[in-house]
Amino acid sequence: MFLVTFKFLWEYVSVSSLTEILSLTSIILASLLFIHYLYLEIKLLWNLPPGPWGVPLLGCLPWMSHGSPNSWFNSLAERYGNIFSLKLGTNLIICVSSPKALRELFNRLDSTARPHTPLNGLLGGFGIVLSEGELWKRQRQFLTEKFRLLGVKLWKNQPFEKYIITEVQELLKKIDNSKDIPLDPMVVLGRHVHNVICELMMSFRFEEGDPNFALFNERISRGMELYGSVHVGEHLACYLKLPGKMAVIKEIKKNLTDISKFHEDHLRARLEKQLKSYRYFDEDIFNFYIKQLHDEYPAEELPNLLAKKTDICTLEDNIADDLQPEQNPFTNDKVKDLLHCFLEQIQNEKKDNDAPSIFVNKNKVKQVVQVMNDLFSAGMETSRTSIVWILIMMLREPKVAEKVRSDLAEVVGTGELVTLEHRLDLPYVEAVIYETLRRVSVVPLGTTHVNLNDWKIQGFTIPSGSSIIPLLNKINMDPNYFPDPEKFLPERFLLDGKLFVPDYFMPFGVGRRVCLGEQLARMELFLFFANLMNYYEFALPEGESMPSLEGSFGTTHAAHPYTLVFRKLVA
Ligand code: HEM
Repeated sequence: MFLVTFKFLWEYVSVSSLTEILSLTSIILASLLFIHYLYLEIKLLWNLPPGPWGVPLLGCLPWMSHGSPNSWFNSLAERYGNIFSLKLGTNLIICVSSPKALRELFNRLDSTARPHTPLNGLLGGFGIVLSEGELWKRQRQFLTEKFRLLGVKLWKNQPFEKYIITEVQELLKKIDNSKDIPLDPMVVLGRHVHNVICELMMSFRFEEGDPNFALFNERISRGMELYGSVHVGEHLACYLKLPGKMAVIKEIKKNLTDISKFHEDHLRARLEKQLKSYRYFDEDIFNFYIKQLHDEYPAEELPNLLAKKTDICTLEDNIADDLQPEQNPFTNDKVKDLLHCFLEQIQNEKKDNDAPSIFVNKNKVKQVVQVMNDLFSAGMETSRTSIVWILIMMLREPKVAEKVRSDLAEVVGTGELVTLEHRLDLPYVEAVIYETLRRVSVVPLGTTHVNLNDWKIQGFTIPSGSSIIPLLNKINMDPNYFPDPEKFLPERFLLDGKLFVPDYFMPFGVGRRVCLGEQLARMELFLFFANLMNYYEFALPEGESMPSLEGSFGTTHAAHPYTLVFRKLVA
């Protein structure tokens, strides 16, 4: 057919009319393609959840508020409903404030990707919070299992409880020594909440006055500040190329390296301690791992090292024959902390080559260090901020505080240590914790998920690759779920005298990527809060005004700084 047409054109049509036909055909083809494109776009728009229009390339960025988009998203949800869409830069954003829809979507395995934004890219896909696919799946399984093994459970007499209790007792001592001097809860709590995660990860705690702690803390807060100042770049890559912003990115990278260095030093010390028990401690190989972290190792050195031994695991071959099993750190089954679990895992994988690796061909040291970074960033600020908010609630709601103290007096005895053994007999205390998490929404926008396939929900299409933001704060303040949402009513979380958590309440997220540290956070909140209430009365210093419930919105919703004067209940 094509040949016949061509022969006809060749024989009967002159050259000039041939050119005309060709240009006509290309115009028709281009128009058809354009119409097809428009049709697809319109179809997409028709099936997309409703939402505001944006301008080309920038989308709705020009209308986005400068601080956190939280209240802006909430007002859009009022207008467009509990699933709406908008463009930010070139990213398609879907905001969901229907608990039922969120549960349905986030339970799907194809909901577990994360946005590939320039800032997320700085972490190279390592760790747990921003990793994806097979690496995330295996790390998540591994960490969930090890959290349990280490006794991070809400029941009584679990091994990990004692570490939190140690920090609670240290905190109480510090408050006792403060002698009526007003204390900023955010500051006094800092080292103790931090130490809980340090113990879990590497059996380590910072002592009072340790300059490294101040430095480390400073780096974390600076990191958050820096991220906040360039967050528009998440949606508009060229924004980060602006001269001022490039300097910020450079500082973010330096900051990340400093934080990693802190963990890497611990990894190094632990490795050194463990490997020193081997007869042939190989300094080169050890240094290779450490240098590799910063891509400092000259590539040409690699083959030499590979020819030697490039994996710490292979050092097992060097174990002295006369080493007793209990001296071998990798076969010693007394599990101490996550670092121990990781090193043991690396060793086991080496022994069994066929078993699938939890590291999925990723650099093991980078992965372990990033998991440590992630657990700090995900677990420290959230827990500390929550406790700070609960104390504010106790100032604002004296009747609730009174009931908490009388329950504690009855179940535990005023001035006695509260432990997890008492938890089930103190449902009102836990209800107060939940009501605070609801009223202030510590993580107001959860964490963004990305869908790997097209989804249909409520008759809408959510195209694959969309960034899905759970509007947890909107749900928490929705009167359909929580009547009189402005009021602080712990009773919402009680049913027949027991703690009751409705399935539309999701302060720790929902679905496959639900908070990994939920149990740990609940242990911490209960033990810190209940003990502070059972040992002290506290009040604002004279003349200070009541802290507002409108804090500052970043990844977390943090209270503005305030101070408290503590008075011991039992002398
Ligand atoms: C009151 C305290 C806390 C709150 C309100 C909170 C809340 C959340 C939320 C909303 C998410 C996002 C879930 C999602 O992606 O859908 C999350 C994820 C996460 N949280 Fe928490 N969290 C708290 C404490 C902790 C603690 C103490 C740890 C660990 C030590 C922790 C570790 C994590 C991790 C690792 C993730 C990412 C999980 C993944 O991507 O698979 N969190 N958390």
